[in-house]
Amino acid sequence: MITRVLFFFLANFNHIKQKTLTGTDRPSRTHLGQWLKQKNQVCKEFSEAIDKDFWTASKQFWQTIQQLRRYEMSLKLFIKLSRDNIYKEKRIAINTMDKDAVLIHILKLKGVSTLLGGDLPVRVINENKYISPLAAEGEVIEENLPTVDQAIRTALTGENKIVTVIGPEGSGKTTALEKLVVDWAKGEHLQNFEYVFHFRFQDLNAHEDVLSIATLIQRCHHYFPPKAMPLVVQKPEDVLFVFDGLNDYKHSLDPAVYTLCSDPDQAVSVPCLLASLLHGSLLNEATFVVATRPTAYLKFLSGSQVKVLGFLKSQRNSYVNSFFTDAPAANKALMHMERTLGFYDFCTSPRFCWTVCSVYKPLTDSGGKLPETLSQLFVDILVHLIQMLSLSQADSRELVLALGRMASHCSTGQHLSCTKAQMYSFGFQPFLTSADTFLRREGELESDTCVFSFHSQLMQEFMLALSFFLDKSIYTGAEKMLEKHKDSTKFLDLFLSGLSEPTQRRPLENLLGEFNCDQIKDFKQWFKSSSEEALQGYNTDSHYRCFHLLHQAQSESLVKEIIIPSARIGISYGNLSLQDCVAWNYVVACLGGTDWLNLLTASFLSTGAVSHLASALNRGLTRELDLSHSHLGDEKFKILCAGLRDCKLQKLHLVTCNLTEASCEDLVSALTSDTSQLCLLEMAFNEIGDQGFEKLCGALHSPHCKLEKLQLDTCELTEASMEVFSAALCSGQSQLKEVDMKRNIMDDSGVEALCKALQHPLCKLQSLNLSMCELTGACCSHLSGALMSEYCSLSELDLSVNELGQEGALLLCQALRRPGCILEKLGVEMTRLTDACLEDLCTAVRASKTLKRLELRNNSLTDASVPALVQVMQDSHRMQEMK
Ligand SMILES: Nc1ncnc2c1ncn2[C@@H]1O[C@H](COP(=O)(O)OP(=O)(O)OP(=O)(O)O)[C@@H](O)[C@H]1O
Repeated sequence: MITRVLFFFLANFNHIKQKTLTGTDRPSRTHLGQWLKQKNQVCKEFSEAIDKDFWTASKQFWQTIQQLRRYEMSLKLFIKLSRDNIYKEKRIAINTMDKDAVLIHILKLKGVSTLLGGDLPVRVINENKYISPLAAEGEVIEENLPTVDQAIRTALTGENKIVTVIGPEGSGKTTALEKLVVDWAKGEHLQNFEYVFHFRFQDLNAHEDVLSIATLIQRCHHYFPPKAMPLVVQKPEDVLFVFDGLNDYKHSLDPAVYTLCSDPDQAVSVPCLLASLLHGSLLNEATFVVATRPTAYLKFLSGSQVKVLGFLKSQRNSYVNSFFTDAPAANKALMHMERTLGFYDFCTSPRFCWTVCSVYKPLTDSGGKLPETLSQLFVDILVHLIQMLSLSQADSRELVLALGRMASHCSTGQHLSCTKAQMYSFGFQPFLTSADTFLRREGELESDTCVFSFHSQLMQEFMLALSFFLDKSIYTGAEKMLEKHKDSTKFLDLFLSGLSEPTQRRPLENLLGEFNCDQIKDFKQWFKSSSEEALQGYNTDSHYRCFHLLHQAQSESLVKEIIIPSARIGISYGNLSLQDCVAWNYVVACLGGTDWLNLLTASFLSTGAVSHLASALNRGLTRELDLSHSHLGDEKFKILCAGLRDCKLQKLHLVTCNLTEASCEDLVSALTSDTSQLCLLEMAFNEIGDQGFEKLCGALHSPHCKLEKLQLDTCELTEASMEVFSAALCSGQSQLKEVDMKRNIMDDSGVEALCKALQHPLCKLQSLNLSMCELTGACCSHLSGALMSEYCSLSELDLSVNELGQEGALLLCQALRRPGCILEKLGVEMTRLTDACLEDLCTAVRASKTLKRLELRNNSLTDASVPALVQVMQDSHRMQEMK
C-alpha cells in the first residue's frame, strides 16, 4: 500500500517533469536541476526509512509525502509564473495571440462520439480524417465546386465582413469551422488575422448578465490575456470572430429590438452585444464567419454566403476508404452504400456517412448482410443501440415508445428540441442517463435547463413510424397519422412500409416484442387502397411514391399484389430522379419487366438514373424505350448501352438526345450483340455526322443486327457517308427496310451512291425519305435508273422540298411508266413542278401498275392542270390519294 502511494506521487512527479521538458510551460534549466536533486533526496530518505523499521518508515513516509507535496505545489506555481512570463514575452515581442493556447482550447475533447451524433469534430481533425465537404457560392454548378474551406477563405478575402456558412444538419459546418481555426492556429491559413475567437451560439445562450465585449471574450477564452484586449479593440480589422450554430440561438438578431452599442467598454446583454457586433456598430472593422442550418435568422445577416453541399460521391469515396482500413472491405461498403442509399440527398451529410460506415463495419467484419433499404438501415441502427443498453424487453419497448412520443411532439409542433420536463412527460425519465445514445443533448444532464433533440430528421421519423406499430392507442389509423404529419415528414410512409413487412421488422420484434397486428393490417389496407387509386390515375408522382413504398417493403409478392394489370404504369415516366429510377427498377424487376417504358418527357436523367435504367433494361422485358428529348449526351448513353447489349428492346427512340459520333460505337456494339432484337432506331436531331453514321453502317454488316427502320432526320449527314451506307445495304446482312434521311445535305452525288444499292439484289430497302436534302434534277437520272431496275424493292419515295424542277420530274415519270417500277407512294411536294410536266405526269400515273399515293402540293401547278389530274384520279382504280 505504502509503496503504491509512493509510486503514485513519483509518477506524478515524472509527469510534471515531462511537462516541463516538452510542454509550453518550460521552467529554467537551473530550476529543473534543483527539483531533480530534491526529488532524489526525498527518495533516498524514503528508502532508508523503509530499511530501518516499518513504523519509523511509516512516519518517515508521511514526512516524505508532505515534502513531495510541497515540491509539487511550488513547481506548479513556478510553471504558472513562467507561463505568464511567456505570454508577456510573446505579447511584447510580437503583439499576437498564443496560437498554441488556441489549439489546446479548440482541440479539447468536448462530448463523446456516438453512432447517430458522429465522430467528434476534434477527433476527425486530430486523426487526419478530415475530408473537406464541397460548397457552392450562389447557384449550384455541377463541376469544379470549391471545398467549404476554400469557399470560406475566398469569401473572407473579399470586401464582405460577414461570411455565412449555411448547410443542413450534419453537413459538416462545425467541423469545418473548427478546422478553420486549427489551420489558422497552425499558421497555415488566414494569417492576415492576428486574433481569432471561436464561439458557439449554444454556449452564448447561457450568459444572462450584462457584460462588455472584452469580458465576453475573456469568459469564453480564458487563455487570452486581459492585457491584450486593448489591441483587439484598437485594431478590430485584425480580428476574426467564428460563430457556430446560429440555429441554436435563442434570442433575436433583429437590430430593431436592441439599442445597439458601439463602445467596447460598455456592458450590455449578450444578445445586444452579438447584435451590435453582427450589425456593425461594435468593432466595425472586425470579420465574422457564422455557421448555421437554414434559419429565419439569415435575413438579419448581410455579406456573402457559402452553401455547404457536403460529401458528393467522390468525397464519400474518400471518406469510406479512410474509415475502413481494408481496401476490399471499403470498396464493398462503398458500392453497397451507393447502390442502396447513394441516391438520397441526405447521403451528402458526413454525419450520415459516419453512421452508415459504423453500421457497415461490424457487419462486413463478421460477413453479415448489409441493409438493402433505408428502413433496414434504421432497424439495424436501433437494434444496435438498444442492445448496447442491455434492457429488458419491456423496458426497451417503453424506451422506444417514449422516443416515439417525443418524435410526435417534435413533428406536430415543429419543435426542434424538448425540455427535461417534456421528456419526463413522454415517459423518458427512467432512460435519462442513456439519452446521449439516442439524442443530442445541450446542457448538463443534471440541469433543469438541459434540452434534447434528435440528431436527424430521419431518426425522428423512424421513431414515429415504429411507435405507430407498437402502440395502438397513439394513432387510430395510418391515414390519419400520415395526414397529421404530412407537412413535417418526408419518409414516414416509407418507414411504415418497410416496418410493415415481417422479415424487416423481425430483428426489432425480437427486442421489443411483437408489433400490433391491427396497426399492421390498417397500414396494409391503406397502402393497398391508396396505391390502387394512384396507379389508376395519371399523376406520375403518385406512381413513383407507390414504387418507393414497394421498394422499402422489399417483397416481390406485395409488388405483384399492388401492381394489378389495370394499373397505368409506364405512363410517360419523364423527369425520373435517381431515387425514382431505383424504385421503378425494383418494381420492374419484381414484375419480370413491362412491355414498354416511355420516358418521353424526361428532360433530365442523372448519370445514376441512367445506370439504374440500364440495369432495369438488362434484367427486364421492356420492348420499347423512348428517351427522346432527354438530352442524354454521349457519356450517359455509354452507360445505357451496357443495358442495351442484353435486353429485349425492339424499339429505341433517341430523338434530340445530344448524341454525337462518340455514341455510335456503343450503339454498334448493342446492335450487333447476339441477343439484339432492336428493329427500330430513331436518331433524329443528333449530331452524329458522317463519321458516326459510317460507324453505324458497320452494324448493318453483322448477321446479329436486326435493324429494319432507321430514322436519321437532321443528323448532319452528307454525301461523304453514302458510299459506305450503300455498301452496307448491299452486304446481304442488312435487314433495313425503311430509312428516313430528311434534312441532311445529301446532294446529288449522295443520291447517286445510294442508287447503286437500290438496284442491288441484296438491298431490302422499301421506303426512303430524302426530303429537304438539297437535291436537284441531276439526281433524278440515277433515281429513275434505280426505280426501273428489276431488283429495286422501293415502294415509297419522298423527294419533297428539293429543286427537282421540270427535268427531274420528267425522269421520274419515265420510271413510273415502266412495268418493273413498283413505287406505291411518291412525294414531290415543293419540287418546282409546273404545268409543263402535267402531260407526262398523267401518262405515268395511268401507266403505273402500283402507284397509290402522290404528293404534289406547293408546286407551280395552276388551275389549268386540275381537270387533267381529277380525270386521272377518276380513271385509275388504284390511286387512293393525290394531294
Ligand atoms: N469534413 C469532415 N470529414 C470527416 N467527417 C466529418 C466532416 N465533417 C463532419 N464530419 C462528421 O460528421 C459529423 C457531423 O458534423 P458537424 O457537427 O460538423 O455537422 P454540422 O453541419 O455542424 O451539424 P449540425 O447542423 O447538426 O450542427 C461530425 O461529428 C463528424 O463525425
